[in-house]
Amino acid sequence: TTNTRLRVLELYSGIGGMHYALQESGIPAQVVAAIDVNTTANQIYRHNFPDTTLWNKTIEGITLDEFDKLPVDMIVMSPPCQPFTRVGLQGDIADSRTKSFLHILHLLPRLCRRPRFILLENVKGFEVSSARQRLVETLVECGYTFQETMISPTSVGIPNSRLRYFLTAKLSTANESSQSSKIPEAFPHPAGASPHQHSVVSSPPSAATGRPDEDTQGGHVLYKQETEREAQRKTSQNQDLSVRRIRDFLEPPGDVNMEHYLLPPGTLLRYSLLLDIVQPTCRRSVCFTKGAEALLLCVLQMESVFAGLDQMSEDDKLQQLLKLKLRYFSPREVANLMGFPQSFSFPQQISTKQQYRVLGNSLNVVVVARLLRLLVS
Ligand SMILES: C[S@@+](CC[C@H](N)C(=O)[O-])C[C@H]1O[C@@H](n2cnc3c(N)ncnc32)[C@H](O)[C@@H]1O
Repeated sequence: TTNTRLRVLELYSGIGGMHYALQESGIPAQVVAAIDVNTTANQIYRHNFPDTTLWNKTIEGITLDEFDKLPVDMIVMSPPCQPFTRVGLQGDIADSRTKSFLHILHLLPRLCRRPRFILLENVKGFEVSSARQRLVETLVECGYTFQETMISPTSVGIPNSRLRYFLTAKLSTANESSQSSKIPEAFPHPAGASPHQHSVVSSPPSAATGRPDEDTQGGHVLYKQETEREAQRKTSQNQDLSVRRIRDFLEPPGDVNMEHYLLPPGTLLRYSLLLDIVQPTCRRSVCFTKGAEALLLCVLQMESVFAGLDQMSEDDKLQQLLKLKLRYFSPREVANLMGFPQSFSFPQQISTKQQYRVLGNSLNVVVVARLLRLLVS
């Protein structure tokens, strides 16, 4: 019945990755409010969750009174990550984009009813920020126990690297804190387990005994500007049989016009040696951020195409590269790799570029669903 469902507040809701993760987790829950200032993301959210209350407002503009009127059992949030990304300027709490997060930390101890559960997602780098330090202090002050982890979707068998920081917190009756000094790259143990029991495993058992794929095995030619070490990492990722193949996440051929996603000649010529190319048989892809940097290759004679490329005229080079039929993942394929259900869609007016951008800002639904189950169990 309705009143036994967890009441959830979704902050920085974007396109609703957290909402989908709640659904995927199977936990009886209801998002009582979602909040975001981005109008594009909000259009997409409304399109997919027309019955959810969505506030198109800044979080720092929401008062204690307004939060108290909601009361919620759980807060899920992915604060803006630019202040913490390694490539960014690392403005941390001095960055104005952290203001809203500090506002939440200010309100939490003052709420008339504190949520029992909190889940926060952020980029790698957050764990060493002062924002994280403030968060932890606030949680301890408010009587929460918490666990922190770094997880990539590869650990749930999805061929996409997206190492992210997660913190799950639970309001405890006893006053024990569960702060661990090292952040494990693994799912936390279900409630009750001591943080000291964490074993630091980043991936499921090695598939070294599995038979490597002939077609991804080749690798004699270092046709790209990559180090031997990178090439080896890619090869070993492709041999990890606990991770599914890229082809399981592709749109069925004929469903969409893939010509739309082919790389234009200029891009091919300029970036051919820097592209991260994967094939349908691969078991890896790079992290999607603002654009979809990961590419897909549809033919297999890659080595022969790339051989001697640097000695060719621009024209010949282009002819060779065009043979590869290199294309970008479509937004739907990116969504598939991020664990979004088939029911997720974009409203007509959202451009392809906007679709990539909002997906790049979102999260892996399957990873968060699993964390939510562990938190609530
Ligand atoms: C990392 S994204 C979160 C994405 C979301 N989890 C999803 O699945 O799409 C951060 C979101 O926070 C929003 N945001 C940033 N600052 C905000 C603020 N001060 N108030 C409300 N929303 C904000 C951005 O518009 C962006 O959609």
